[in-house]
Amino acid sequence: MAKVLVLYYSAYGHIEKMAYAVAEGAESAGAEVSVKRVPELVSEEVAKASHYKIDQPAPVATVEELGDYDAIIFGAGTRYGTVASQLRNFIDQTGSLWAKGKLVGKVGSAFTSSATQHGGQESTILGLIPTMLHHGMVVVGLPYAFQGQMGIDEIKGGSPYGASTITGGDGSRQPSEIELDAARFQGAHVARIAAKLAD
Ligand SMILES: Cc1cc2nc3c(=O)[nH]c(=O)nc-3n(C[C@H](O)[C@H](O)[C@H](O)COP(=O)(O)O)c2cc1C
Repeated sequence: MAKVLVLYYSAYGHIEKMAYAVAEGAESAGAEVSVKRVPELVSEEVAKASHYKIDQPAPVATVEELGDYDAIIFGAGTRYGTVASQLRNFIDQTGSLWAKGKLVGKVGSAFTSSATQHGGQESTILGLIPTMLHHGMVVVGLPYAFQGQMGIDEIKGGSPYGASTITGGDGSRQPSEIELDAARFQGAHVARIAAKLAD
């Protein structure tokens, strides 16, 4: 049974919702799944003033534990076309794992969200791929086998690089059913590949 970590940062709860859908998918494929988040970097005062979703039950991960999983699925929203600094900051503390090759051969994957449809979803996920490769991870995306990313009948996130959701400029749009399906598919896909690699 593959051990999968869904590691996320979410200021407003969209990525949090997507993270649990990713976890559901991984569990459905037989993985043992943990959902954890990275520490917040802004002060409580700023978080409250910015209406962050402060009540998030997922425990905060430690850098050291990353080596304990067969797969890590990273999730964070777009910030000016790239990944939120809270996740980046956490990843930037993984030097000791890199030095020991602790993540070599493990599966890496990513999902994201942005306010606007073309506001940087692809660039955010693609920006995480070099990091996964530096760690020797086997990068897995969201293949077109997930047919939900085809078609132009509705506005939706999701690309071959990973699942995503569009929040709208004021953050009022929640992940749609098709976006949650994409997240579940990605979780299951990662879990299956991780199980094969862990054999
Ligand atoms: C400082 C900042 C920069 C942002 N930059 C972008 C951006 O470049 N493109 C975009 O579409 N949305 C941008 N957003 C919106 C976030 O991507 C959006 O709030 C986030 O994906 C919501 O996910 P969450 O609810 O999990 O925090 C930005 C938000 C903030 C606070």
